[in-house]
Amino acid sequence: MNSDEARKKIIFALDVNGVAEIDRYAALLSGKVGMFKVGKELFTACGREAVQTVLRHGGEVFLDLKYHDIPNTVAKAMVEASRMGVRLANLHALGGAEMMETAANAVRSEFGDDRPRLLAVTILTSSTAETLRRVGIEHPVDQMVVRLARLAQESGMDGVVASPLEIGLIREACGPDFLIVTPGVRPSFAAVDDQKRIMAPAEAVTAGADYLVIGRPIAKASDPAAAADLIVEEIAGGCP
Ligand SMILES: O=c1ccn([C@@H]2O[C@H](COP(=O)(O)O)[C@@H](O)[C@H]2O)c(=O)[nH]1
Repeated sequence: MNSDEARKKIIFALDVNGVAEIDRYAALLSGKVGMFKVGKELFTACGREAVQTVLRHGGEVFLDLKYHDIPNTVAKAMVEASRMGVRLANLHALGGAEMMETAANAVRSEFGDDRPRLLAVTILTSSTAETLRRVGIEHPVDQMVVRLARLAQESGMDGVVASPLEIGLIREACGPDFLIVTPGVRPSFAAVDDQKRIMAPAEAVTAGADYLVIGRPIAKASDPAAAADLIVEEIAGGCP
């Protein structure tokens, strides 16, 4: 894989709380990563301005708000997310088939093909079998992920957010065109932090990830731009 293909796979998690920080990372990382993720911290702090700021810098946005509510509420939130011009947006697959179908239909009927790709979060990369057991889910994590990925696909979602550990099983169940976006990615030089189900970047891409979400390994590095370059090299050098 060449460096440009590797770079486009990286989504930088903009886990910050102000527009000045967006400006700083956009200046450091534009041309070094493929997309910027606006998540709960940044959106709660800055709202739509966060998305508009990334777009103004020429970046593309993954709006990671992981909606989980009654079908009507999620559908309306997804339509508003789509109106902001983001490339990817998501909800929680655990919200169920009716919630996902209602949201997917609402976005498709309002925006047609000119819409964000819709992703369903399966099981968070910070969760383990014990996490599931304590909320009453006795199935193994990988079985739950595949079950939720299938349900998401049947409900009209374009792809899932999942740990890289389950990429193979999801590909087998959902086919080559279903998007797989994987957080829980840790290059050799980075700390694991609170992530539990992790993999190295090149391994995740080789396993079939379409995009890798990477935050702290880049943000916490003394030189974030150099860290992004190292990850690109790791992917380009390690993937056929
Ligand atoms: O299962 C999930 C879903 C979303 N995330 C988000 O991805 C980034 C990961 O950041 P790191 O600093 O690279 O750990 C973060 O914004 C999460 O909210 C996830 O980690 N796992």
